[in-house]
Amino acid sequence: MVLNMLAFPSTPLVWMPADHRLLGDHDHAMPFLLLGDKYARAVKVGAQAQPVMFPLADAADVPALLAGVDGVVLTGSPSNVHPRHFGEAVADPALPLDEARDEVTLAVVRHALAGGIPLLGICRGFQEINVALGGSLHQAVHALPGHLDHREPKAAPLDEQYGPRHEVTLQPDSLLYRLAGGAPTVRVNSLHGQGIRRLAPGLRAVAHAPDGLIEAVEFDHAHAFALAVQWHPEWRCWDDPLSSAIFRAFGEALRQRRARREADARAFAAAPELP
Ligand SMILES: N[C@@H](CCC(=O)NCCCC(=O)O)C(=O)O
Repeated sequence: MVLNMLAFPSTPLVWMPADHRLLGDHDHAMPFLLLGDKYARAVKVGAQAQPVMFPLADAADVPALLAGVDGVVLTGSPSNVHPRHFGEAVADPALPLDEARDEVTLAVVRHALAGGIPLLGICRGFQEINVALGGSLHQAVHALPGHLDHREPKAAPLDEQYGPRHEVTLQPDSLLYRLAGGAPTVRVNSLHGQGIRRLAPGLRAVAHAPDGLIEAVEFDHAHAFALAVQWHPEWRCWDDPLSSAIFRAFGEALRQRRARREADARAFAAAPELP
């Protein structure tokens, strides 16, 4: 009984990946494992769940670690997915990469979707889901003829960087459309240089920017909540109706999985021991 209580704390657990970054001055930079406050806060407040991290996990650890959580949020990050994962060389060596994160998150996507574990992808996380399932990315959307510059004004205050930047058109038969209360379009923020080029098999584009760029995807054969967006609903999610609805729906999916995990553990504990 004590073990059960420990294994099932009252709030669902959400795995959030670590970013690998060097921090400190030039002579004393040290490796750190990081999670952005705004992502953790959105999970805590918007989904009523507890963020957890598994620092230094590798791809082989993923199935066992997923068995102990109720969902996954793949966060945004300044770093890019290494283009070797979609058969390309790095176009701009000045941009940051995080191959240690790629190793874990690409495995997490495949196992989470196969196992019906609720999955929410945001910005880099959205791109990771597409790459993990066999899609590819534009490495510089702003360099494509006829496309918007989707990058944030880096010198502006944060409120402006995360302010609404362009419209997206929603696919009427999608979860996202329902979460938006049936609105055909919504305005979203935009803080990315890369974007989906070839959509992975099994994913469905459910939102598009005015330049045609895919802005949200759902999984065709989802056994649970599976949504990813190129924008940032985590930014003060409690102030925006669609962002709140996304995290609330994710939270409901987490509680359903948690109830199932708990029932399975009780059934296992009640089963007679084999002679
Ligand atoms: N580097 C990729 C992904 C963009 C992204 O996730 N941005 C987030 C910035 C920081 C944050 O808010 O967490 C790209 O440029 O497309």
